[in-house]
Order: sequence, then structure tokens, then C-alpha cells
Amino acid sequence: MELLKKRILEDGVVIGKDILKVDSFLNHQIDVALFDEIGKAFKEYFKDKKIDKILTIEASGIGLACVVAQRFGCVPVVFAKKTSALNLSADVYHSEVYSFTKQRSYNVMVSKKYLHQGENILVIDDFLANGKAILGLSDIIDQAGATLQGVGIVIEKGFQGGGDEVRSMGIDLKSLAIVESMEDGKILFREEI
Ligand SMILES: O=P(O)(O)OC[C@H]1O[C@H](OP(=O)(O)OP(=O)(O)O)[C@H](O)[C@@H]1O
Ligand SMILES: O=c1[nH]c(=O)c2nc[nH]c2[nH]1
Repeated sequence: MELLKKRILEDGVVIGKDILKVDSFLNHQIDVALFDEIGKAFKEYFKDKKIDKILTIEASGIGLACVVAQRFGCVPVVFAKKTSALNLSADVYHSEVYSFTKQRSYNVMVSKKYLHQGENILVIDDFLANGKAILGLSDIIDQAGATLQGVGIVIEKGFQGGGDEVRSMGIDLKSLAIVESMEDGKILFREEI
């Protein structure tokens, strides 16, 4: 998505070897007009799929999942929770997810009330790095007996390998921008085939 790549080059900041900071438009302050374009791009890619629900993981995926859901007839958005709470049902699907940015594991949970056997699920998230978040969500979808129809990611860091692992599992993964390298702070994108 050219608009997104241009924005990453203009406003993205490389931290160390492998963190791309895009919090001025993607995951802290949010550019709603850009989100709308992102929603359109995912709808265009997944337009032939029947989608009953969108699944994401808190926190950064939630806003994106909502704009994508609007493009699929306002299907429900469900997000996996990273911490337990008094208002979370005890009857949950759960999976262990290691957070690359927080450097710790979470037992992420989705109430059994909100994912059902036979449902067609589109997973949406802001970043794909080592792939742990997507593998955890895929595991939860399997536990529910639902079907993972595809995964939409805004920024994949191709050099961390998670995206290629997800593709090798036969999952239909669409990343709107794939960063191939960030050496010396210079962002290079993977050529699209
Ligand atoms: O492919 P992975 O290695 O799993 O990395 C990608 C995940 O990391 C980020 O979540 P983070 O844990 O930073 O939480 P946040 O959404 O609260 O920022 C991002 O939102 C993805 O969910
Ligand atoms: O803002 C972010 N930048 C990153 O490089 C990253 N990797 C996983 N999750 C991420 N979030």
C-alpha cells in the first residue's frame, strides 16, 4: 500500500536493530483517515471471503479491527485479552503469547461466548514480527472449531521471519507493508510480487 509505505518513510523511527516506532499514526496517536484507507485495502484483498467475525489482540489491533469490520458489513470484533479481570468470564479459550515489545509472555484469553464452531474469522493486527500473536490467535480459533479465513497485517517486519512461518502454514496472510530491513536506520521494503 503505497500511501502507508510513504507514511512509514516520513514518520517512522527505527529504534535499535528491530523496533519500528510508528506511534504518531498507527499505535498511539491514530490517523483515522489512514485507518479508513487501511480498511478499504483489506476489504479489497479479502473481498471474496465470507467473514463472520474479526479477531484481534489488545491493545493496538482493536481500532484497526473496527475500521475493517465496517467494510465487512459491521461484523462483530472480538479481541483477545492479555490479563484476567472480574468482568471476564471464567470459561475462556486461552493461548500463551510472548510479546516482543513487552518482553514477557501473556496467557491471552477469549470468552467462549464470543467465538463459535463454524464461524469464519478474519484476524487483523498492526504488526507482525516473530508471529507469536498470530499463532496464539490461530490456536484459539482452532480451539473454538472456527475457521481462520485470513490474516491482515498493517506492517510486517519480514526480517523477523514470523510472516514467512505463517505463510508456510498455508494461512492467507496479507501485509500492507513488509519491511525487509532497517539496517543503519534505513527502512527498505520487500518488493511485491
Ligand atoms: O509477531 P509478534 O512477535 O507476535 O509481534 C506482533 C505483536 O506485537 C505487538 O503487540 P504488543 O505485545 O506490543 O502489544 P500492544 O498491542 O499492546 O502494543 C503487535 O500489536 C502485535 O500484536
Ligand atoms: O510499534 C511497534 N513496533 C515494532 O517494531 C513492533 N514489533 C512488534 N510489535 C511492534 N510494535
